[in-house]
Amino acid sequence: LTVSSLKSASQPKRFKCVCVCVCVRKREGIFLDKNVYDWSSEEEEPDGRARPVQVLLVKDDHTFELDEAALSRILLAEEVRDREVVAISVAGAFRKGKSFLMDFMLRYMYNHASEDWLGNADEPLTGFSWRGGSERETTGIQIWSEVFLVDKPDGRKVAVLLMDTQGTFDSQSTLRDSATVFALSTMISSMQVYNISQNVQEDDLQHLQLFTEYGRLAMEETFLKPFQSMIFLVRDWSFPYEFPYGQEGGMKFLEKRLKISENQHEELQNVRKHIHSCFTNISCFLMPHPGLKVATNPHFDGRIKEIDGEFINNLKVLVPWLLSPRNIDVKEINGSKITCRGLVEYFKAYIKIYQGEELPHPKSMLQVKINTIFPSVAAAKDLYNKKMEEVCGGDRPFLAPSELQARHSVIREEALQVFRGVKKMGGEEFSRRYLQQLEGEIDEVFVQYIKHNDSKNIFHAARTPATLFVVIFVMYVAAGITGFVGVDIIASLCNMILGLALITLCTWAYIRYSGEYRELGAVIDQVAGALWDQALYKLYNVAANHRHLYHHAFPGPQVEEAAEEPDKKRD
Ligand SMILES: Nc1nc2c(ncn2[C@@H]2O[C@H](COP(=O)(O)OP(=O)(O)OP(=O)(O)O)[C@@H](O)[C@H]2O)c(=O)[nH]1
Ligand SMILES: [Mg+2]
Repeated sequence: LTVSSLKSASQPKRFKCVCVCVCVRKREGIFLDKNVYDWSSEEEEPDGRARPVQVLLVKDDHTFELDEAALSRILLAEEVRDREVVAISVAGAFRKGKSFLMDFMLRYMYNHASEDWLGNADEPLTGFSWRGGSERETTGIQIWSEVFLVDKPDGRKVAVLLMDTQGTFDSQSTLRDSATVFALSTMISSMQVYNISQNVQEDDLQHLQLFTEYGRLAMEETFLKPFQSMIFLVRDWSFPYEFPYGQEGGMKFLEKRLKISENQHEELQNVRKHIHSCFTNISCFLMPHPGLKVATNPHFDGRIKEIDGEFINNLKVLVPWLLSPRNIDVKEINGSKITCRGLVEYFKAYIKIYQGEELPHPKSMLQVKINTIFPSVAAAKDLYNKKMEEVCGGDRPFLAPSELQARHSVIREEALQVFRGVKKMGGEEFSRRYLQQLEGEIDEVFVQYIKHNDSKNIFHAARTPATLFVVIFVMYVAAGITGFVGVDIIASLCNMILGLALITLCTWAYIRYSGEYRELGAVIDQVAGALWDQALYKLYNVAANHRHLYHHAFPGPQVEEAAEEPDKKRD
């Protein structure tokens, strides 16, 4: 048996086993293991060949179903279940060569031992199903039934899982379908290859933001970045004179694309900040066009000899760069490494969230505002108003200001909780702006409630006439005394103030009665209020001084003072 005769993934497993034992195992890094999985039923897998297995189904009614049995069969096989897992996935728009690329990855995994892992130039490309044409091919999420065991340079043996996904934005899928598949594959994988065509456009970044946000909603909040490696793979790159093909050119290009600068529009900044906040590693690779035969010939079956040399040269760099034992990342969730067994559990938990009604529909950001932000703001304000009405509404009696303040604080927090409690797309930063706005609006409404409550205070209502009466009385007495003493000038000044206060009082009474000239009424209230406050303040000071003098003169009631001391300390 020669290595090349065993390269195809479609070869029976029996032969692969021989290959593994005889020639592959001795070589560095990757090797295949025939017992990596154990088919529980021969009927399900009659010839025992490795193949793509549909683990996530998107049904006709746009619901999702996880094939737990298939997933468990692959990931809970004895050899792999307790191994740390490396999950590599390819996602992106439909018909852009994702499955095609995956099959080269499979070749690498199967033939890593050979010098030329790309194999025979005449060999058709098999593995995950790929084809030409304009209609979508892959649906849901498929994983390769064979999990590869790889020795990392540090001696750890890890399990490598390859995942192919349904392309986004095909004509049969809703936005929710696309978002769910993309989000799930990003959450499950440790390395997500974002397959995009020709350039990194702003809409590619916006979609990435939308999908990762949709993923983040379903995950527990953590201080760590929720996802691991994101590799932007730009296919058909046609500007090598600006940025050369490969990883270095890609990194420089991506750096430029994801740069955040002060004078950028807020929307552009937000997308970039979001992407940086989601992934621990972001990299990029620029791939050349594979040639017209690949893109347009309906009979092309993946033979290397029909693919452009430039593409093949870069493929030889790309695939080892992604999959070499040194470069693969073990899946981590919340900072801890995940085994195949753990991955099954996470897969089950995540899919349950997407099957439920808990998550909002992933809409465009504008619709998000309309559908989730605005209703939750309205609900929060409604709750605040309703509860405050119960506390100090029109038919409620006057409430002590301190009590009002305390009740407001509690109800305000409850209202903000209503806003925070609704799951929203767009991220923390996006909704924080609306939260601040809501806080401001609630505080403004509270000022109105304070005024309303104050107006119910009988002393508050009588403050203006009382002040004016006091002024009139004081001036009357002062005018009388100064006139009697003979200081006529002061007497007439007092009389003038008295007259003025009298006119003001009449005007105020008229305004209150008729409801006209309310602005003037407000000025009179303000002046009278200020006078009242001043007088009260003075009165308080006098009283305080008097109290001091009183205690000074009669030191007897010190018991009272002593009793007050601990209170003061506590304050
Ligand atoms: N232009 C171009 N075409 C490619 C490239 N790689 C593969 N193709 C062709 O693109 C077509 C679609 O390939 P698939 O691998 O089935 O694409 P896919 O993204 O998996 O498509 P879906 O499963 O429908 O999402 C095939 O005809 C491939 O020959 C590439 O780098 N550039
Ligand atoms: Mg495909």
